[in-house]
This record gives sequence, structure tokens and C-alpha cells, in this order.
Amino acid sequence: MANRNTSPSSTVSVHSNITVHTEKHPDFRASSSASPPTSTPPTSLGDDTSVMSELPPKIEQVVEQQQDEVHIPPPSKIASVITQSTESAPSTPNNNNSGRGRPTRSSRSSVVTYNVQILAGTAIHTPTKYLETHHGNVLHGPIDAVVKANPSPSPKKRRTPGSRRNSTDTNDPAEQQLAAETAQAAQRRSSRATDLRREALRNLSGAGELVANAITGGKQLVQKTLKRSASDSRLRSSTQTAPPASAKRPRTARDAEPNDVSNKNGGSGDAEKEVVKPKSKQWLSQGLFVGQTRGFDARLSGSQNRARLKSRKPKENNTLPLPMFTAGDSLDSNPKISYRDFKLPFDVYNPLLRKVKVDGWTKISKNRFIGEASALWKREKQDSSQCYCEVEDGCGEACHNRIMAYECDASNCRLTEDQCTNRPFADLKKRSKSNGYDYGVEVMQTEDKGYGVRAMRSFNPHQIIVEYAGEIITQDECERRMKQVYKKDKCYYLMSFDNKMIIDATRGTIARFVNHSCEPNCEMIKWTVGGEPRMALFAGRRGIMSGEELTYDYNFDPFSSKNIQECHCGTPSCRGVLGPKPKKPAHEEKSLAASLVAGAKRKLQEAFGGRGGTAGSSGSPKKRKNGNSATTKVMNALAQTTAARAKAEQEAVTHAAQLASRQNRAANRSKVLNQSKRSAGLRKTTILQGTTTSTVTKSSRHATFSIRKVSKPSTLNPGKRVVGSSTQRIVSNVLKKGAKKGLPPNNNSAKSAQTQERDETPNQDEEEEDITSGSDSESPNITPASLRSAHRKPQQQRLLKQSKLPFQPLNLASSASKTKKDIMEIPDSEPEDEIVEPEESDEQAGNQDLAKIAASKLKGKKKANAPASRSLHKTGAAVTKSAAKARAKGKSTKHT
Ligand SMILES: C[S@@+](CC[C@H](N)C(=O)[O-])C[C@H]1O[C@@H](n2cnc3c(N)ncnc32)[C@H](O)[C@@H]1O
Repeated sequence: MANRNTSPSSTVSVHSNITVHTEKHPDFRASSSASPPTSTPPTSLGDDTSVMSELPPKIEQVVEQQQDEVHIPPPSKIASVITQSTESAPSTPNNNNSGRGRPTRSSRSSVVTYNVQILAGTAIHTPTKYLETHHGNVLHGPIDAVVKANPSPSPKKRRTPGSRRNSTDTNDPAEQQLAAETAQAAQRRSSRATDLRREALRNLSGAGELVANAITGGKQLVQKTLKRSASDSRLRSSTQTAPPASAKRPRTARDAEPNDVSNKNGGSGDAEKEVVKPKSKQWLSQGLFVGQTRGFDARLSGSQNRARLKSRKPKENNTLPLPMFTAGDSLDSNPKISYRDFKLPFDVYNPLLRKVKVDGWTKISKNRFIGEASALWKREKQDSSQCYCEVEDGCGEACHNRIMAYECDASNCRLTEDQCTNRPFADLKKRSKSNGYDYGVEVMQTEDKGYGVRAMRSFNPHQIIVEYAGEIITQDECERRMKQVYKKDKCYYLMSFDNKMIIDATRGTIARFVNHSCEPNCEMIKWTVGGEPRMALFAGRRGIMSGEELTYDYNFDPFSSKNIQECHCGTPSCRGVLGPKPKKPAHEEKSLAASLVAGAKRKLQEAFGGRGGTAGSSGSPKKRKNGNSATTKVMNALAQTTAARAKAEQEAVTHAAQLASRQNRAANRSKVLNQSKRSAGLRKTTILQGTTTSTVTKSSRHATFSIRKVSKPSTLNPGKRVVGSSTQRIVSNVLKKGAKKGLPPNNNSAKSAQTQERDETPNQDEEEEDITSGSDSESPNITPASLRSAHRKPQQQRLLKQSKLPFQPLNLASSASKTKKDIMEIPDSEPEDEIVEPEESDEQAGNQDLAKIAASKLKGKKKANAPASRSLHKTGAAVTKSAAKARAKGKSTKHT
């Protein structure tokens, strides 16, 4: 026993304390080791010597025989035997000292303990593998039958799973296991009985007859039990070579395969063949759908259906194969196919909503006024917006409301809810009523930014994601909370809102958890919904993929340096802190159009308020407050203005040159025309013949061609004094007078002036008098382009802008007055350019006039600038008023 093998594979029991000599049938050695580790605890008996060695050889033989026959006595009988033996035990010499407290070794060994589970065969925790190893070779039944069934057992050979399968001839592992377990249970019961019997024998070693009787009785009992168990069909089937599984019909042909093979190899014949035959599907032989295939169309005839079936192409499989099974293979097998990256939907790769529980977050879904905020909130209606979109537009990108960040509703949009696509907050409301994936965001735990929010679905570019709502508080309340309530907090949920109020989302929507990023994927935008401002998080221009963390740029105002926080957004352009966005240089910020508008404004200021943008900007307290950035802005603006001015000057010069060449060409043409017309003896020419020839010639040209064209200042030839009393001069006079009277310039006066001109009054004084008298005689022929163009204020502005002349509102009067002056400056050498190319439109004509003015202005820029502004103020009430208005406007703009 000292060298006893205690390993689990040992065939010697360490618990039963019985060593059975099994020379005859070494295979049976294992039967004594049936008791698992949890069975009867070891006693001190037999540590040195085998009990069996003390047994008389006769008894040992009996035991051997008993074992060979594998009789299992019922436990109750055995117990009675054991009781008897223990009762008789004190009479044995080993128990002599029982009266002195601790009993002797041998007496202690006689105290039998039982493991009821083992005895009942319900101890299922013994590893099956262990049991298989040790009890697989136990045979059951009468010896004769066993010997018959196993004529030449190979005692040393261990059973492998393969060999076991061969012996059972089944492939169903469940059934194999069931059979094995049943067999093992039976073995356990039998071996336990044997063990107990042996123990009983050992205990009764000195009991002589009693023992012999007991054994005999026990033998009978065991035999009876064995017979009973042999009659049990399950036990019987477990010991038979044919597996119990074979009784069952296999479900598939594959299941049946091994049996088929065994049949081919001389298996058990036709009966078994039938057993392995797979189930055949039962088809309907009657009823409505008999004979119809899946694609059968009842409207077609049989042959048509067949033809259709034949012609049908195999359906293309559009289902996305799961990448974990196929993507790799596909990539390897077909390198020609190009694949694109994709992401699985959030609910596929992350199917469960993660409910992160956040302490101290009271969720509210609507803005709530707190304290004074409600009283101080300005309730007057916000600026309204209206859209005029058509149904086809659907309030798309061009929708006025959308551009102005106003939500469309019945009051400001003609489209219905279904037609209009500019109702983000209404959409959000709908979404919030559906499931979590529709709503689309959830709180997550980030690595180093605390909580965050991630998308559980994809969002289109600029689609609304979630509203930022909370408590609306005043600035005072905000300061109080910062100092008192949130003193120790690291995270703030405060956001500037409308009416100088603040949204505190400490109690608010999930949007409060959205973290900052210097390269964000969302934007926080204020919208006007039903006349009220509301903040919401919108997807950026790239849109959002499911699973992405949502971020926006806080443009954070830390209030004090104490609150400056380190940024962990980890983007390449991270600014390092949760600070405000650096201001972009003005030229980057503004579009070309915006800068042009700004330039025009500046010029307005120059014209009305003083020279240069610096003075204007310095007057702005707001800009002064802004410090460096404001200065930079002004400097940039100045640089821009200078550059634009230089460019415009260049353009004006070019334009003037073009005009000059055009005029030359026109003059040449007119010479030819004049010659032919002179010969025709025109009336006007005759009238004017009393004056100088040259005058006649020229005036006749005027008379002939200038009825419509003369109005252009450029067409006037100031070199000819007589002709100097041209329409323009008259117009300017009329306008001047009108302006002096405080009258707005009107076409009538201009027209009357031209009517006068039509009469070709030779004397300028006369002319002027006539004009003063204000003859209103109208001529349908007189619609001078110059008058129309002169009335086109924007046109003038544009040209003036080009020429960089100071802006002149109601420029008509001043330009007219100056025209007169300018005309005087134009040298005589300028020929009859009044005969303008007939193909030119009125507008072009006007342009040319103004361009000419511009060109002449450029000649003496300094000179021109100063009187211009002066004349502006002098020109008349209308001008003064508008100038004052414009100036006031410019100033007020600065101050806001
Ligand atoms: C509106 S809360 C955002 C939710 C916050 N992470 C939380 O756990 O409740 C703003 C606070 O989040 C933290 N935070 C947000 N974005 C961050 C970033 N990019 N880096 C570091 N901290 C950030 C800052 O502490 C900040 O005060």
C-alpha cells in the first residue's frame, strides 16, 4: 500500500481500502476503484497491509467468484449484514480496548460510512472521461453470456473513442453518451455493491458461519438484483453491440452514412438498410396548389409557366455577405474586384443600447425659465421671415427661411408639412417619440473627456441631431451658480443664448454631454422656431456615421483663466485648450461680395464723414474694444481699399481710351453722313445759315442727329460755345434750379429742356431764360438716354465706384453741374462725337457719359474730390438730407 498509485488513472482504489488481487481477470481490477474522490472517506485500516491478506483463502476465493459473477446485492441487505457484523465486532480481539475512549484502529475501521449519492448511483459529478477510462471494460450479465460475447478480451488494451464507436456502431454522440452513462451507472452500482460486500466480508472475517451465511444470502440477493437489472431494457441495450442509436432512424442521409458503410462491410442486412433510409418529403397530392412550383403564375397556362420558369435567370444575390465569413476570401480570390470600405450599422456591431447612468443629471427636454429670466425675457416678436418656395423646391437650399435659420411653419411657408423640408425641430419631435435608434444618440464614456455622446445611426449633412435645452437663467444667476453651486465642478454646461441669457443644461437634454473638438463633426446653431429662439446640434457638412462621437467647437469663453481647460480632442489642429476660436484674418473671413459691400460702405463714410477708413473705424467703440483684431481688420480693409482704388483707376483710364477711339470712329462716320445730308438741304441748316459757317455746320449736325443723342455729356462739344448750350447744359441748369428749389429732379423738366434744345436757340442766354420759364411743352421724341441713365442711381454708383470718385447720392444734380464744368474743359479738338453710334443702348450711352466724367475726374483727382464733397452738401435739400441720413446710418452701424 505504501507504493499505491494515487493518480486518477490508477486502477487501485485509494478510498475503498480493499486491494483485490485480480490475477485471473486483470480487466476487473478497475471495478474496485469505482468510488470517486467524494466517496467514503479512507480509514486508517489497511495502510500497511491488505485486509484481504488476512482473509482465509477460502473467503478470498469466494470473493473472487462473487466478483466474476458480478452480483449486486441491494444496499438494504448489505446494510443489514453490516449491522450484524458491527454488532458482533466487539467480540473480536481487535476491539478489546473499546472501553478506554479512543477505539483501536481496527475497531475504528469497522465504522462504516456511506455516501448515499454514490450508493444511489446519482453522483453525476464524476468526470465521464474518468469513468469511461476505468469502467468501460466492465461487463455485465451472467458470466456465460459475457464470455460468449467477448471470447478473447484483450485485457491490456485501452479503449479509444474510435474503438468504442465501432463497438456501438453509432454516430450519434448524444446517444453514445447516454448509453455510456447508463452503463457506467450500472457499473458503479455493481462495483459499489462488490466493494460493500467485500468490506462486509472483511468486517466479518472472524465471524465464521455467520459470514458464510451472509455471503450466501448476499449472493442470492446479488443474483436477483443482477437479473432485475439485466431485464432493464436500457441497461441491456447499453451492453449490446448494436447501438441504441441504430434503433432510431437517422435524420439525414449523412447521419446514415456510417451504417451504410457498415452494411456494405457485411453489416446486418436489409432491415438495417431500411432504418438508415432518409425521410422523404411528403408533397401535397391534392388541393389548390398541387403541382405548382414556387414561381407558378396562375394567370398563365402550364406551358407558359414552364417557359417562364426556364427563361428566368438566377436571382442575383444582393445580400451583403457578412465580412467575418466571406470578405477575406473574396478579396483573396478575386483581386480584380475593387472593394470599398464600409462600416456595419451600429445596431449590428453594437446591438445593445448602452444605458450609461450619469449621476447628477436631471433630464429635461424643454427650455425652462428660472427666476427672473422669464420676466426679463423680451417677448416681442422676433424678426420674421417668410419663404415663397414652390412645391418642387420643397424648401431646399434656396429657401429663405432655411437660409435665415427660421423653421418653416404654417405661418411663414405655403407648403404642407410633407412638402416642406425645412422643419428640423418638428422632425426631431417626431423622432424622439420613436425608438432609441431613431432618436440616434446615446451617452458614452470617453477615455479622457468624461462622458460624451455618440451616434447610433447615421445623420445626413446638416441634419438636426439633438436640441440643446435646459434652464434659461440670467447672467447674474449664472455668475451666482458659477461661484456658489458649480465652484468645485470640472464640467460646465452653460451656453450663451438669446436676450443675453444663458442656458444651463446641468438639468437639460443629452446635448449637454457633447464634447468639444477643434475639428468637430457637428455645429451648434440657434434657430428661430415659432418666433422663439432654440439651440440645436446639427450634423456638419460631412454628415455623421453611426458610432462616431459627436463634437462641436465650444468656442469656449472660460470667464477667467482659472477655468481654462486642456483640450483632449486629439485632432491635428487642436488648439490645446478649450478656448475661443482664433479670429480669422478679415480677408479670409469675408467673401468677395462681402468685402465689396464693406468697401462701398467705407467709401460712403469717406464721402460723408471724412477721409479714410481709419477715422471712421476709430469712431467705433466696439472696434476699439476689440483691440488688436479690430486694428488688423481696419488695416486689412484699408489695404483692400487702396488696391481696389488703384485697380478702378486703371480700368477707368482704359475705358476712357476706348471711348476716345470709338468717338473718333463715330466722327469719321458722321463726316460722311453730314456731307450727304448737307446736300439734301435740311431745314435747320438753312435757318442757321445766318451765323458762321462753322456754327451752321456743327449745329446742323446737332439738329440732325442729336435729338436723341445729344443728352450725353460726352457728345457735347464744349469747344463750340454755341453748341455748348447743349442738352446737358440745359439739363444741368434745370436740375440745379430744381434742386435749389428743393424739388426732386424729374423727367419733365429735363424733357422740357430738351424740347427747347430741339428749337436750336442760337443764344445761350435765351436758352437759359426759356428754361427758367419752365416750358413744359413735351415732345415724344425727347427721351434722352442720359436722363434715364442719370436717374439710375445704382448705375452711377457703380461707375463712380470704378472711378473711385467720392460717392454722390442723387448724383444727377451734381454730376450735371459738374458736367457743365467738365464740358468746358474738354478741348475743341474733340469732334462731333455727339453723333453716337446708333447701335449703342441708352444704358451704354449713360455709362460712357459717366466714364468720361470719371476719366476727367481722374485727370485732376485732388481737385475733383474736394469740390465734389462740397458740392454735395451744397446741392440741395434732398442731397443734404440723404447725405445726412447716410452719414447717420454709417455711424450707427459702427456703434452696433
Ligand atoms: C458640456 S461638458 C461635456 C460633457 C462632459 N464630458 C461630461 O462628462 O459631462 C463640457 C466639459 O467636458 C469636458 N470636455 C469637453 N470636451 C473636452 C475636450 N476636448 N478635452 C477635454 N475636456 C473636454 C470639459 O471638462 C468641459 O468642461
